[in-house]
Amino acid sequence: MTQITLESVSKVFATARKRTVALNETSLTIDDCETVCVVGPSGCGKTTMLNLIAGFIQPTDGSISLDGREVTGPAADRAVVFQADAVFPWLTVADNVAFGLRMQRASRTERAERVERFLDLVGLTDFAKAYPKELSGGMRKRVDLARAYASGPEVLLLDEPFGALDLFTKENMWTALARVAAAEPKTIVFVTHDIEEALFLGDRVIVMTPRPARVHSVIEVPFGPDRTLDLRADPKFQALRIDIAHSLREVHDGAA
Ligand SMILES: Nc1ncnc2c1ncn2[C@@H]1O[C@H](COP(=O)(O)OP(=O)(O)OP(=O)(O)O)[C@@H](O)[C@H]1O
Repeated sequence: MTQITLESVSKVFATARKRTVALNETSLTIDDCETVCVVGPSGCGKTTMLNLIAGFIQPTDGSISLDGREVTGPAADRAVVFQADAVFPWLTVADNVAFGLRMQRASRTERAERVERFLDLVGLTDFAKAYPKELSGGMRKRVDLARAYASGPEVLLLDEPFGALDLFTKENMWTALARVAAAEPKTIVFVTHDIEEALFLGDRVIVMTPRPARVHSVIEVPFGPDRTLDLRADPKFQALRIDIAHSLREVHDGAA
């Protein structure tokens, strides 16, 4: 149960040859158990923002806090899912999902319970003993998701997790994530290039400006928690999709 606060956060990457301002005085509050989807032009600083919240890198200026506790590095209260699979090929599906729990020295019973629960939620119960090489790309993504949830973080950070999947598999992942998120609410920050994905999964969609990124606009998504893929045919969904596409076009053209 965690609120994320970014207060005037800037990030500058400086090398001997180049200085890149990736994030510029960005302020944002993400409420407890809210899903915020972040869209913006390529290279604007979305991953940088996620890495800052994860604690993988430190802000140059400003601060990031979780319920008032300043983020100073990575910790078990935040789990990250990337586009690339992070499954360990030498572990079974069940052992992959149990990995974080094992690191936390959870008891055998707790591990078994949580692995069973999350494999069920992502629809992989029958594959508990399989190895990753026996799975499709979408199934490996389900393992990533189950593992992230099973370790019990307060915050889930997802960086284009479904970006490499085909449309059909991606849509299945949306419903899988929505199912897990409903069963175990978390504060979620989801970076994507896909406007429909952002609208289907988000409570709010944040449109970032081109680099250096700032918040350009915030779109409240007016749909309830029980979303089905049919929602995409809803005129309100389509109107919002067009609004966000316009905002992205605007920021893109503004930068050109
Ligand atoms: N470690 C680093 N060192 C130097 N520059 C970096 C580093 N990480 C990111 N950058 C630069 O910061 C800027 C923002 O990168 P970032 O990956 O956050 O963008 P993004 O919005 O996630 O891009 P995309 O949508 O294409 O994934 C880019 O210009 C990138 O080259």
